[in-house]
Amino acid sequence: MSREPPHWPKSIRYLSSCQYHASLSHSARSFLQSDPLPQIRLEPQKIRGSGSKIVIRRITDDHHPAYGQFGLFAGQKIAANTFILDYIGEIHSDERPESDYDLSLHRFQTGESVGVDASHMGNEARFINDYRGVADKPNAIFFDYRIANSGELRMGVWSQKDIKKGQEILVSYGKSFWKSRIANVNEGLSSTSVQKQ
Ligand SMILES: C[S@@+](CC[C@H](N)C(=O)[O-])C[C@H]1O[C@@H](n2cnc3c(N)ncnc32)[C@H](O)[C@@H]1O
Repeated sequence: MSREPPHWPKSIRYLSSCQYHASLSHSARSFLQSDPLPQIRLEPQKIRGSGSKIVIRRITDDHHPAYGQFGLFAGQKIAANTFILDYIGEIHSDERPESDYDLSLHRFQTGESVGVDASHMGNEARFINDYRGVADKPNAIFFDYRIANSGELRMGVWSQKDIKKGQEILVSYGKSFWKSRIANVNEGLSSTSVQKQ
């Protein structure tokens, strides 16, 4: 069983690998779990060092737009272009416009659209905030890749520049996340998927 990190909410299931939801078609699931082009597989290097690479923290700065919520911070210096962690959650193809933790993973030509939703289960990556209102630019990016050996399609988080120990890890959710969030609030819903860049 996976060990929950400090500050992990009791209501959320902590996962160390993605769960596949029944909404996925058989063909989608086999495409996601094994790769037709094995030469593009990656084995992300784990950061070496004494401290933990990432830390979940409550945001106590009242100028931060997500004040009172949680964010993900660097527990040690993270060099530019480093794999930080995978975005883990429930891989699904049903519509989840109400989720604030749903990241688009793949869109098939058939129209089937696959997301990774960490609203009810996931890992530390679900706490990564958007850079808007916090910093001039994001310092990390969502980027999909195929893991070595199994060939499973995963959504990774990678640093785009050096991140100092204690700095918040921030990505861009994409303009569409915020546009549709405003539109959905007007229509009585909360948000739509975070887009990978
Ligand atoms: C994937 S969650 C990020 C983790 C969240 N802060 C938490 O504690 O669970 C996305 C939500 O975080 C908040 N958020 C993230 N970045 C933000 C920003 N730059 N400005 C305002 N709210 C933000 C919004 O409520 C958004 O719907």
